[in-house]
Amino acid sequence: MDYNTDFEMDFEDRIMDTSEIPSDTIDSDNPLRPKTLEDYIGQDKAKENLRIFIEAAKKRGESLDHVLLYGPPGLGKTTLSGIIANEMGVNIRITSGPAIEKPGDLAALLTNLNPGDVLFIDEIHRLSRSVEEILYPSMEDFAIDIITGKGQMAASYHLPLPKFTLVGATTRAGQLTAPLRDRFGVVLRLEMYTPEELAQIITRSAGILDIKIDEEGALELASRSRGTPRIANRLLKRVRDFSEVISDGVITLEVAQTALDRLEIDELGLDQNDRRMLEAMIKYYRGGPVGLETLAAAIGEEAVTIEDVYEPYLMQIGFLSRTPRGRCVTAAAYEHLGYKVPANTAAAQGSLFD
Ligand SMILES: Nc1ncnc2c1ncn2[C@@H]1O[C@H](COP(=O)(O)OP(=O)(O)OP(=O)(O)O)[C@@H](O)[C@H]1O
Ligand SMILES: [Mg+2]
Repeated sequence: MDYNTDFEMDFEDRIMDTSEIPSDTIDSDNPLRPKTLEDYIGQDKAKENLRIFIEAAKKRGESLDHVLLYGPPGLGKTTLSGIIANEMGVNIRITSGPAIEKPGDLAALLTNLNPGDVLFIDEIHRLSRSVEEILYPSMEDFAIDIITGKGQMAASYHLPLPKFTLVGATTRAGQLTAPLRDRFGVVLRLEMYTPEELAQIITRSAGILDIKIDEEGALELASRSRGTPRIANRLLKRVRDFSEVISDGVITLEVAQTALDRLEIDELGLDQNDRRMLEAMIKYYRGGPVGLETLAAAIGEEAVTIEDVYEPYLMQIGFLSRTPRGRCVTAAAYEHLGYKVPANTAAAQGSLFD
């Protein structure tokens, strides 16, 4: 199963959603995905390391070591896996943890690879145990042992595999089993992007999509995109609609501000969902600490969505902290939402140390 991204979206979709729309190709229909390291903006540390590993592997005529990419959704893990394959000059096969149901599914994928190919497994933390068990030897020894039949009819086959590169992506490296994590030679963490980097991404995307945007407009969109390219590209397309209707089609600072205000995305990129969560914590739990499951039930959201989608950015901007006893809203978040910080709360205590 392959993925396409945000190129098409419905109006019903949550605009700040970071999830992808599954489809059949990685990017034949997403012109916004950069194809080379050169065009991949930001993530300098990961990029420079990768550049060296790729060059070294190519010089030796070997396949690239297995790579694990981790970080919050929408930061460019899928994009980077495509770039790795492209830079190595090999093919990429794309699948995901939940899509590989049985060991046989993985065996079929592996035996169909050509030497050097990249196998990209998205959401690799969701592989089943039985599948993981045949993944270990294939990563390490490039061979798998398969047992067919039962009892006296049982037979075991030793299948050599081509030397391939596994690229695994996950939003939660902590959930990988240790033996799996240890088999990746290269582990790269993707960071949230700065507004300046996102502005570059937006300007690049605008060029590709033939959207007119000036520097200030791009920076305004960037600073409301939660450090996430997928959101930046999405906001760009939405705001284009406004620019064509309410002005002459150029996204300026003013157009960007008007459009984003109408979309109820505030100056920091928070939307109704973020505000609803923070307000629930403030109103019902005195700003915390509140446990993840309790919070999830209170706002009717999945705990994993809170952890993967809401929290990374709220923690990044210092609005939320995690303590052993639960999540706490910080004084900065109280102020941003227009609440007074009550005395004797976690937020008030935290603010002493700000
Ligand atoms: N460094 C970058 N430079 C330019 N554009 C980028 C960059 N990273 C991501 N993008 C854009 O953002 C979109 C989302 O990226 P991508 O699908 O690779 O995210 P992801 O990290 O795989 O997310 P997920 O974890 O949800 O799978 C892509 O369509 C691409 O256009
Ligand atoms: Mg992806």
